[in-house]
Amino acid sequence: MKTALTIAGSDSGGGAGIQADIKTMMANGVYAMSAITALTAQNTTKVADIMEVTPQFLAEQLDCIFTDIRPDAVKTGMVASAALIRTIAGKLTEYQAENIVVDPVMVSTSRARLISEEAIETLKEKLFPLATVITPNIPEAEVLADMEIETVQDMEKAAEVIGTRYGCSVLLKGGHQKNDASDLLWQKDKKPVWFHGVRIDNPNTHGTGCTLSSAIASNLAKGRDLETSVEAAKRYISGALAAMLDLGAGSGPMNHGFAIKEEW
Ligand SMILES: Nc1ncnc2c1ncn2[C@@H]1O[C@H](COP(=O)(O)OP(=O)(O)O)[C@@H](O)[C@H]1O
Ligand SMILES: Cc1ncc(COP(=O)(O)OP(=O)(O)O)c(N)n1
Repeated sequence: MKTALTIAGSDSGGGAGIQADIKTMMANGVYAMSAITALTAQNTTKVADIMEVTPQFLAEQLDCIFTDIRPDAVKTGMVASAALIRTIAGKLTEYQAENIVVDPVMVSTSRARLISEEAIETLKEKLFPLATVITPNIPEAEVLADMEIETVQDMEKAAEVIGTRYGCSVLLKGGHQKNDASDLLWQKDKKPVWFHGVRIDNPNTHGTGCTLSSAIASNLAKGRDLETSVEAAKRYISGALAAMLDLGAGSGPMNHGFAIKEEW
């Protein structure tokens, strides 16, 4: 069986973070492992508190994982501090990890800040160069490209700026667009590829970014190329959103149980 690792924060509400990642990896037919960067006291309306693990404890989790069951793919999510990012980059390099999807999580749907300014710089410097692909949403891409993104043309420009500046492939997610929900894959020396998605009229989008990046990692773990992995992941997230689960008082989680099953 193929294996995938999520390095991310725990969401006590179960909609995003480690919990969304594990549900997604299971539904996509890979064995899921986790290294936790922080605990969040969180629900569909707020992030009430955050407790980070120490860099030493994160390193111990990664040592235990990589010296026993080697992951075929790795996804990183919420990593709030520069010290933790340096630890992750060091361990991924030491163990020569492959198929790395970096989701540069900055702010939650409930508008809580999930990363420090200093840590954004460390992400760019240490983690992006190791990534098979990074998956910013539009607000994150605006920070990374230093530009405003309003139109489809802006998305194309921003993806190119980010990919060229940080030397990595970029999937710029369009969930925050006004009309459709189409994502753009930029890869060096290749024609950019659009993954078109109709906007599903569902206010419950908590954890969509975590879910998409974990689905991409699951498909990479199964040996698919990046483009095919993104295509399958887009199908998965669309299925999970279209299942119209409605839980909690805020922006609720998606239904992983109803999402299409990929073959193992
Ligand atoms: N209402 C929606 N309908 C269809 N797809 C959506 C919707 N909202 C988000 N998505 C998709 O979910 C994925 C995550 O995108 P996005 O919401 O932009 O990321 P994040 O959760 O990091 O803010 C993307 O594939 C995006 O196109
Ligand atoms: C612990 C934790 N990690 C990540 C997020 C943000 O989730 P994401 O899927 O990137 O974004 P939203 O769709 O929830 O905006 C989180 N809230 N908690």
